[in-house]
Amino acid sequence: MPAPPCAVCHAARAALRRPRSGQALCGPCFCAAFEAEVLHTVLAGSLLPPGAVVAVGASGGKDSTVLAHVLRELAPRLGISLQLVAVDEGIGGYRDAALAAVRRQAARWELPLTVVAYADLFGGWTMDAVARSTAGSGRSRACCTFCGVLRRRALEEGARLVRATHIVTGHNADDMAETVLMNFLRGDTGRLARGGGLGSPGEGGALPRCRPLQLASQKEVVLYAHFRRLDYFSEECVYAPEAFRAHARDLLKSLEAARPSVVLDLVHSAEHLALAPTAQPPPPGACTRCGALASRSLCQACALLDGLDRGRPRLAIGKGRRGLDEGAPRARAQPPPAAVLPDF
Ligand SMILES: Nc1ncnc2c1ncn2[C@@H]1O[C@H](COP(=O)(O)OP(=O)(O)OP(=O)(O)O)[C@@H](O)[C@H]1O
Repeated sequence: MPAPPCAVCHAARAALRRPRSGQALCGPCFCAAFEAEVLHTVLAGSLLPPGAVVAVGASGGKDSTVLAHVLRELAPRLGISLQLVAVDEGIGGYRDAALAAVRRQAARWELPLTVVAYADLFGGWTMDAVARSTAGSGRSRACCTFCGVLRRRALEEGARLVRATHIVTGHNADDMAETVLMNFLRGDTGRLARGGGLGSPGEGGALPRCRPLQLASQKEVVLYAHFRRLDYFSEECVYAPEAFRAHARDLLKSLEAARPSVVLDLVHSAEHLALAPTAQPPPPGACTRCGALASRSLCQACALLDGLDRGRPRLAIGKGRRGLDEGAPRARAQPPPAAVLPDF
């Protein structure tokens, strides 16, 4: 049976059905609709004001590739300028190839690119070194948590280097729903409280961050990349299979089969979640070491690096940070407190 005509232009044959609405569209009309929806997200949420210098977290993967491409299309209408900022986490056999994709994008789209490396920013620590230092202890499963904390800091540093006023990342609706699900499963009320909305306004001197693709489904991101013929890097990080996120992703897929709206429902439920006062995280202050936003005496990145330097990475994040906040270094022989490192 021939494909139906495109529901928008009625001229071309439809090339896809939109996963959520079932609308049959041709490739160009789908791409135009996708871009219009991202524009609406940005304008409705006042995410990127005219004049903003926007640092795009560019990983070379599909999401940030699509984000950079869409924002480049929308930049004249939004009155913003773009800078690509890529973080080299020091993951052998993975990040080099991804960075090559980012370099090709920057050249093709004539966008300035800045690369910042963990090794330069964090006293020589690379993700491979972190993984080695935590291997054999069961803590290597937490690589994604370690990496997420350091990457957030690195992206902030890179954005400041290029004098950006805003940071954007390519998280899509599926990424956000997985995060909400993981936070629920871990009972992490602090993160649930922070997880809603399309971004953070930039408290405590941090640059405002947002996720313009947060309402776009992963399937549509892939379709957009396909119809715009975008060149991106599609391999999974070598440490990702160990992460808890992989379980959340599987669970979400089964839930989606039973209830197709579950991804957006989860994203919206996090936006509207009201926490009891006792469940709310402590008010943010400044890290005593680097001055960044922190809810304890050390920010997450400094706590993590401190733990790694002392050979006690387990103390670094989350429920096991009590010792660090007391300030006094512990003897290595002391047994670590029973703490669980959540991963992103
Ligand atoms: N190495 C990096 N350098 C710069 N930004 C990054 C890097 N890694 C991730 N990001 C930013 O964080 C977002 C989420 O990354 P993550 O790896 O969690 O998800 P993803 O769905 O695989 O994203 P992508 O497809 O863009 O790689 C990315 O879209 C990108 O904007």
